Amino acid sequence: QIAIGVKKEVDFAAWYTNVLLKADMLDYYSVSGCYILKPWSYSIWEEIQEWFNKEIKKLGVQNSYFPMFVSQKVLEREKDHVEGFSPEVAWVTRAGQSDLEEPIAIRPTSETAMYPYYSKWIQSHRDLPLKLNQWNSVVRWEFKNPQPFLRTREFLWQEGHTAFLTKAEADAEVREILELYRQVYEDLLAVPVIPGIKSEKEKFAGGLYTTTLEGFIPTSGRGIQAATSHCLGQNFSRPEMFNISVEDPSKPNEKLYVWQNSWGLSTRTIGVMTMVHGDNQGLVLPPRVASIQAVIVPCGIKAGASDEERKSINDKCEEIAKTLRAANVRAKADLRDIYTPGYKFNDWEQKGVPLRLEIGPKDLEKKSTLTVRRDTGAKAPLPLENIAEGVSSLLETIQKEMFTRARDTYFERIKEVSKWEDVVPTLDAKCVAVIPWCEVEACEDDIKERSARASAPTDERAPSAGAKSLAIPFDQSRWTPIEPGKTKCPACGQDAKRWTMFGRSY
Ligand SMILES: O=C1CCCN[C@@H]1CCCn1cnc2ccccc2c1=O
Repeated sequence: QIAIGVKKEVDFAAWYTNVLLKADMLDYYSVSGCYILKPWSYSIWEEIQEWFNKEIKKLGVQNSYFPMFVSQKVLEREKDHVEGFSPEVAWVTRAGQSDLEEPIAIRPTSETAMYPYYSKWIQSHRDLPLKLNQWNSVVRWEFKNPQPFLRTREFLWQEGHTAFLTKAEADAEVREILELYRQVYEDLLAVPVIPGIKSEKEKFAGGLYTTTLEGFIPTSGRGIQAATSHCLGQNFSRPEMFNISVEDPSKPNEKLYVWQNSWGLSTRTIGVMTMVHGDNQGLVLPPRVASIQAVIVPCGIKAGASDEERKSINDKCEEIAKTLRAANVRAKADLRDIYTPGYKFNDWEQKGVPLRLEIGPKDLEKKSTLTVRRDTGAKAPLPLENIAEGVSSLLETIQKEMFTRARDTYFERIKEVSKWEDVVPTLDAKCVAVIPWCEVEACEDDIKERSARASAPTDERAPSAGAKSLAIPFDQSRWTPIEPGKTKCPACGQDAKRWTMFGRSY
């Protein structure tokens, strides 16, 4: 039976929420646009936190905590940086029965909460580099259709905010962090991403440049911004902004405004993983982040079986679980006697547990178990001898093959396009068009407008239909080399600079 009640390729939005509910990852909440993260999804965020936290501490980043409240005058310090975002800012205007003198913003991001204190704390070049990170939640009161994990009014993330003496140090860290984000996606979540730089139109307006990891959701054919690492340049440290300066060690009596970065990764990670790997049986978890990697299910116990036979099989299941746990495999024996094996199979498949081990009377005799992979459904007997080794290597194989399949799909959907008339058909075929692009901002506006008009109206819940630039991949070697002065931008005919991914996106 279709466990999820609707097929992924038939109604993607309904499939997605059903998968999350049937896997018990979240529950709806009484405030719209907000969701409860239940242990089954929160444990994935914890795995990501644990790994990323260890890595940034190796880079000398320290965790800290700033208040969630930002005063209006500080938040709106620089009009242009906030103006695009101000409709999303949530404000506290009352406490109890009395109105507040001044409305207080709830942080949508923490630059304006933190940087007045960076200015206070950074007085000498010896105070640099300053590298602080926060694990917190932020609020952005979006009005577009909320989607669990992908677009919610409050979400969990980490936000790193660093300050350096030189641009070179800032440039280097931007890429170091982006590389860690790539590992979170590709090594932990088995989700392929393409690192690149954002166009001038798509970058964080308050920054100097934005580097990004571009993910891809094959079912909808849309790109998704998976993580960002911005170089802010001196935009936030200059005198009119937060005035964060030191005496230039190489030019005494001259002020040097610090070079800053800010970088963020959120619980959007969980939504992307669910969409990329999930199938019509429900969630499919990459072993690396699964809180239960292997579930052992007693089978073949006939209704009339003797108590000792039932007990011997249950004991064997528990013993196997213990052996696996001793070898750092997160294993659980499902000995609930109120459910049939078939019910348990479906239950754990919906929760995306990567591996099932079936143990019946015959298995006991043969001292073997039947393994069933969640990602491919493949079944294979495994001797109980050295079971921990066999299970561990099978889990590694699952992790690798989940990534390889997702990466092959992603790359199949990236189409090299050199003629304008092929752009919209490529998007309508749920693909990303990578074009030799001129990088002129007006051309980007034009592409968005022309591609929105030309495309078939997609279902009303889907975000905008126009094509936007997703990223300029750092690795240009996958496509035909652009010949300066010869290769032309298919949209405007001007000289092409770099291959750029265009597509519809979340
Ligand atoms: O991406 C990141 C990574 C983490 C730190 N912040 C940067 C930039 C955030 C850009 N942004 C995004 N939404 C906003 C919403 C309201 C007000 C301000 C903003 C805002 O500045």
